This record gives sequence, C-alpha cells and structure tokens, in this order.
Amino acid sequence: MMLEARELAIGYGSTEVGRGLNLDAGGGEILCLLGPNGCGKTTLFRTLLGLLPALSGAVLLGGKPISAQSRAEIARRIAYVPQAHAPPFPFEALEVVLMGRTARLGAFGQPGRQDRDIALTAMNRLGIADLVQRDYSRLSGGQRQLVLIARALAQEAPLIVMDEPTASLDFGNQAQVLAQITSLAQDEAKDGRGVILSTHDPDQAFALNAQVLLMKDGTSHAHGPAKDVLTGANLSAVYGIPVSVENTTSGRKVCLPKLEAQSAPTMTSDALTIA
Ligand SMILES: Nc1ncnc2c1ncn2[C@@H]1O[C@H](COP(=O)(O)OP(=O)(O)OP(=O)(O)O)[C@@H](O)[C@H]1O
Repeated sequence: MMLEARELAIGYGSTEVGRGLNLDAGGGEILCLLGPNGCGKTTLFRTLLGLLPALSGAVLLGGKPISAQSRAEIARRIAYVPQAHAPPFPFEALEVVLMGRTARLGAFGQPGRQDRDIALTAMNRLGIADLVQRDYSRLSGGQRQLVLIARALAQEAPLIVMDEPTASLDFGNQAQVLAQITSLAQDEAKDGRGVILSTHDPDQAFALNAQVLLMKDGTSHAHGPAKDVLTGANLSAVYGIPVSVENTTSGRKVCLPKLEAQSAPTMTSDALTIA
C-alpha cells in the first residue's frame, strides 16, 4: 500500500480531534472521506500529508513513517490539490502547473523543456490547454481547480490527495472533475494512481465507485465500499437527518435527504388566527 494510517489519533497539540483512524490508499483506488462539518477531514488530510504530527499511531508512506521523510520525498509520492483560492499575485496558469515539477528538480534546478512539456500535457489532458497563458488569479473557481489538478498531474506522484475538489464547481464542471478522477485512478500506467478526496456529496462516492471512510466526531463510523457504507441508516446516524438511498433506473444509487421539517409543527392553527 502506498499510504497507510494505523490507529491514528489526530489533532492540534493537546487538543485531540480524532482517534482510532485506519485507512489504506494505493494505485487504482479512490477513497472518499465523508462526514459532517468539523468532523476532522481536513485535520486528517494534514496528518496524512505529514503537515501535522500524529498524536498517536502512525502514517506510513511507501512503508516508511512519514514523519521520517523530507518534504521533497513526500512530494514525489503524494500530490496535494488544495481548494482553489485566488492568489494575491498574478501568475500564468502554466507557471502554476510548472510548480508541480519543483519536487522533481534539484535544489537550484530551473524547470526545463521536458518539465514544460509535462505541464502542457497535463493541461491538455484536463481540457484546459486554452488557459496556458491566462492569469491564474483571474480565472473562475472551476478553471482554477482544473489548473491545480493539472499541477498535481505534472508532479507525477502515484497518489493524489484532493480537498473537496468539486466545492466551487458548477454542475457541468463537477461532472468533468469526477470523470477525470475516475480516469486518473484507471490511468494508462498499469495500476493507475491512488486518489483520496473529501467531499460533502455522498452521491459522488457512488459515482466514483469509491471506498468510503464515513467519519463522525473524529472517528470512523463505517469504512468500506460505497454500497456497503452509504446506507440510509449510516447516513442518518452521521448527519442527523433522515436519509434514504434509492436506485435510479440506470442502476446508480443516490442519497435523498428527507426535506420535511422534522419536529411537530410549532405553529398551530391558533397562531394563525388574528386576535
Ligand atoms: N488549528 C487548529 N487548532 C485547534 N483546533 C482546530 C484547528 N483547526 C481545526 N480545529 C478543530 O478541529 C476540528 C475538526 O476540524 P476540521 O477542519 O478537520 O473539520 P472538517 O471535517 O474538515 O470540516 P469541514 O467539513 O467544515 O471543512 C474542529 O472542531 C475544528 O474547530
């Protein structure tokens, strides 16, 4: 396995945010982290990337503790796609993608012709060749997200970690990014790339045919294939609302929250009577 977490406790200094977390991520697999706001997804990501020390347990990258590896070693194995925020300075989109090559260059290396070709190939693959010379700070949120995914591709790491990759995308771009994630996992290289992503949309885990780690209060509520983990009972327990999981005629599963007000109506007909 490329990345393993064993009995991981996560948090900040003496503040524990999560515990007892176990996961594996490897080539050709997609792992979705799902759970309510504040359940610890970002904290888990930061720990998996070696940016935050584990409070206990271990993160192993390529079989070795991540805490014993340099940033450059980690970057050769994991590419991180953060949420796309506008940067304060103008950059050409191609320059942003070229930053993915940094981990592959020596200490004072400048990107060369080959790095440029790899960056352009990554942009082509994501259908954003037309953005090469555009100012990244003036792109739309969705275009920026695609540039950051191209940067991760250019990094040529076997594992890609994405923090809510569809958060700022419109309906069409969400579908496009999900299709790209599927294709990355089935990559032309024999065993494909591993992808770990967080999302707030359980339907995406079905669409990606992913493994799911469903988190609640910093712990694993359920872990396994989407069809086993994303049941109405599990989703209702974790999100605190009634949810049903239904099959569409095309054979896909979708999660439907019940939208009626839950408690008995507080406004009686008396309240509507004008005194
Ligand atoms: N730097 C920090 N120091 C202390 N506590 C923090 C810090 N950052 C986040 N937390 C706390 O850790 C908990 C988990 O937060 P985290 O950002 O990991 O959740 P999340 O699942 O990513 O949430 P969301 O879905 O809203 O992005 C929260 O209670 C949060 O307040």
